[in-house]
Amino acid sequence: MIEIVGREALLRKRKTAEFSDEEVATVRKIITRVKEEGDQALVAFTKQFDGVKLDSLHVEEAELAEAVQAVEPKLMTALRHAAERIRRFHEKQLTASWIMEEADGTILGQRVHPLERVGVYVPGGRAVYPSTVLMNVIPAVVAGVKEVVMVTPPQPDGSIPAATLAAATVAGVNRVVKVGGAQAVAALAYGTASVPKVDKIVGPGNRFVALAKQLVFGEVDIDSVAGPSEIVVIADETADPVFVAADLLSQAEHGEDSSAILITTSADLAANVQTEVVRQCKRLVRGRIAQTALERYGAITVVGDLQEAAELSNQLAPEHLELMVADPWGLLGRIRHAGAVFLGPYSTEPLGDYVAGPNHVLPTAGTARFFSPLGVDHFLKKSSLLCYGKEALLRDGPQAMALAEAEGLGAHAAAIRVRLEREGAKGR
Ligand SMILES: NC(=O)c1ccc[n+]([C@@H]2O[C@H](COP(=O)([O-])OP(=O)(O)OC[C@H]3O[C@@H](n4cnc5c(N)ncnc54)[C@H](O)[C@@H]3O)[C@@H](O)[C@H]2O)c1
Ligand SMILES: N[C@H](CO)Cc1c[nH]c[nH+]1
Ligand SMILES: [Zn+2]
Repeated sequence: MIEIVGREALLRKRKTAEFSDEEVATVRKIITRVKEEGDQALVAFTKQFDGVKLDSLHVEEAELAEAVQAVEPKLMTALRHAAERIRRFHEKQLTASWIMEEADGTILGQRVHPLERVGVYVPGGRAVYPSTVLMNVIPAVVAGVKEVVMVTPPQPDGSIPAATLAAATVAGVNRVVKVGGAQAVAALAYGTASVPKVDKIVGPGNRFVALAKQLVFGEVDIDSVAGPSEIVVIADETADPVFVAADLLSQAEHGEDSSAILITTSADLAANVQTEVVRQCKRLVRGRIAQTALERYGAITVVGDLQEAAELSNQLAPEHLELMVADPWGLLGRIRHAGAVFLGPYSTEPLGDYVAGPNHVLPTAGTARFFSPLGVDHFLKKSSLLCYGKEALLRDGPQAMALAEAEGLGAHAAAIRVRLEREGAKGR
C-alpha cells in the first residue's frame, strides 16, 4: 500500500500549490455569486455542497452554551489544557512597539497594532477539528484582535459539532457562522448580511478553501497555503518501525489527498515499515482514507546517508518533519525548510497537532520554503513612526533633496526646501 520507490519517483509524487484551470473556474464562480447575491448564495451552496437547507446561518449564544454542557468533561479538560499550552507558547511571540532616539533628538520607531476583525476558517467536511479552532483563534486573541468570526461547514442535520463549538467558547470566538468551502471565504472577504467583512482570513481547508483564499487575497489579507496534511519522516536504523508507521498513518488518515513519506538510510527499516503500515492500517476507523492517501501520495525511499536524506527533505519542504535518528539535534542543522520539526522517538506529530503549544496550522505543498507557521504575528500590523527636529532636518534635508531630484520628483524636493529656506539654510 505504501511503495518503496527511488528518489525521482518520490519527487514526482510531490504535491505543489498549483490549481487546475477547472478548479480556478469553479471557485471564481462561487466567489462571484457570493459577492453578487450574499446570503442567498451561501444558503444555495450549503444546500449543494453540504446537503443541508438552512434558514439561518447564525450559531446562537444558546447553542454555544449548550455545546459546552453537551461535551464530555474529559474533552472539556483536554481543550482547556491544550488552550493553556497554546496560549503560553504564543504569548512568547508577542512583539511590542518600540522607538529609537538619536543624539539630535530624532525619534524613529515602530507601532504594533492588532488587526480589528479576522475570519477563521475551521474545516468541517469529513472530520471534526476542535483543535484547529484553538490553533487559529488563540493567537488572534493573544494579539488583541477585537472580533474573531469563525466559519465552518454544517453537518447534514444543520448543526455544528458540539466539540467545535465548545472549542470556540474556550478560545474566545465572537461569532460563529455555519458556512464552509469557497463560499465561506468569499463571504468573509466581501461581507454578507450574516458574515461581516473581515481584514484577514486564516485557517486551513481543502483545495477549494485554499484556492478561494488565494483568489480573494488583496481584498483581504490571508495567512498562507495550509492545505491537505503532510508528513516526512527521516529515520535511520535505530528507529522503531512501529512508531514510524504509526506517525505516517497519523497524517494519512486526514484525507485522501494527504501525503506521508519516509526517507531512510536503512533498507531493513523500509521493509519493516511497509509491513507495519499494512498491519496498523487495518485497525484504523479511517483506514480506507489513509490507504488511498498512501497509494496516491505516500512513498518510502532509501538513501545513502543522512545528509542526502536532509537534502531530499529540504526539496520537499514538508509541513511536518520527524527526525527519528540516533542524533536528531545533530541532523537539525541540515534542515532548512519544514513547517515544524519533531525531534526524537517520543515527539510524535500528533502531540504537535493537539497539546504541545506551537501552532498546527503550517505551510503545506512545499510552501514551507517561504511561509511560516500561523502565529501572533499574523494578527498584528505595524506602522512606522518618524519625528524630526530642526537640527536633523538641516542634516538630512539636502540628502533627501538630492535623491528626490534624481527621481525627478520636484514637489518632494520642494517640501524640504521650503523648510530649509525658513531656517535660513541654503536649499541646494
Ligand atoms: N493544515 C492544517 O492545519 C489542517 C488542519 C486540519 C485539517 N487540515 C486539512 O483540511 C482539509 C479539510 O478538508 P475537508 O474537505 O474535510 O473540509 P473543508 O471544510 O475544508 O471543506 C469542506 C467544504 O468544501 C466544499 N466542497 C466540497 N466539495 C466541493 C466541490 N466539488 N466543489 C466546490 N466546493 C466543494 C464544501 O463547501 C464543503 O463545505 C483536509 O485536507 C485536512 O488535511 C489541515
Ligand atoms: N495535522 C493537521 C495539520 O496538518 C492538524 C490536525 C488537527 N487535528 C488533527 N490534526
Ligand atoms: Zn493531524
